[in-house]
Amino acid sequence: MSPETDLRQPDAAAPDRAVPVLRLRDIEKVYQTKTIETVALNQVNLTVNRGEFVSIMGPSGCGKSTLLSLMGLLDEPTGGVIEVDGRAVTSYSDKELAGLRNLKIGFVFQSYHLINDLSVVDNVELPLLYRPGMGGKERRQRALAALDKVGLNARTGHFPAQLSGGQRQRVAIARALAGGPEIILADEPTGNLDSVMGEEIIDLLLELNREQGVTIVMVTHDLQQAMKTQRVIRFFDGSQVG
Ligand SMILES: Nc1ncnc2c1ncn2[C@@H]1O[C@H](COP(=O)(O)OP(=O)(O)OP(=O)(O)O)[C@@H](O)[C@H]1O
Repeated sequence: MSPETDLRQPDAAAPDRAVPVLRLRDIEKVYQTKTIETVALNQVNLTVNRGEFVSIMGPSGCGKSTLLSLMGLLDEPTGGVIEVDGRAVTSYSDKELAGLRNLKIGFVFQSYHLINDLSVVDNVELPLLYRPGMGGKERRQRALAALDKVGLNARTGHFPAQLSGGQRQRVAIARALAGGPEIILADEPTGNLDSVMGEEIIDLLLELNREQGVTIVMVTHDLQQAMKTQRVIRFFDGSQVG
């Protein structure tokens, strides 16, 4: 593989497991509506180190998706501090948060979130449109390299509707990978898939973690899947219980 198509971070080949990439300190998230206040997360302290593959488990409503959206800088906590690469992001503007997110974090969702009117390769290129200074040629090269990594180089011109669920999730993973993220946040990535396709997706994530050094945080309801990862963090009622 040529250096131009190598999507890894420069130091991803030798991940140092003691280096925190994401740290949540005393995190609290309260959702306030007119009539009801919901404490979704309460005093959460959690560190994810570079190169780790961590699973988040817990019953419905315990705060897993809220946690992932805070880790992904998609939402702000009502209390506490989030650090990315040792730097608190508390004072960052929305624009700075968006820039950091685009550079460092790839997202994979249960329902893929692909755009049906765009081809596979155009879907994968999409987040790269927001990369300052990245030209069309590099975007295409990165998208094709990411699709190659997930085993979809024969499907680049297809549209999402022409793919199986497992293939759509592979496209979503390629889209998350194309920007060379340090972290992939996956919210129930196999939730819409049968067990065979689900296992293929987990194996792909495990391979990306092992061979590319991508740090992964995955929400899952599946204990067997979670047990394949390096660490399982359990939540109950907004707090970490193990
Ligand atoms: N935008 C919101 N406004 C108000 N309450 C919310 C909002 N989002 C989540 N909540 C509440 O916060 C709590 C945690 O929700 P969250 O979606 O994080 O749980 P979860 O563990 O991901 O659940 P599931 O496994 O069912 O997806 C729930 O009580 C939920 O109702």
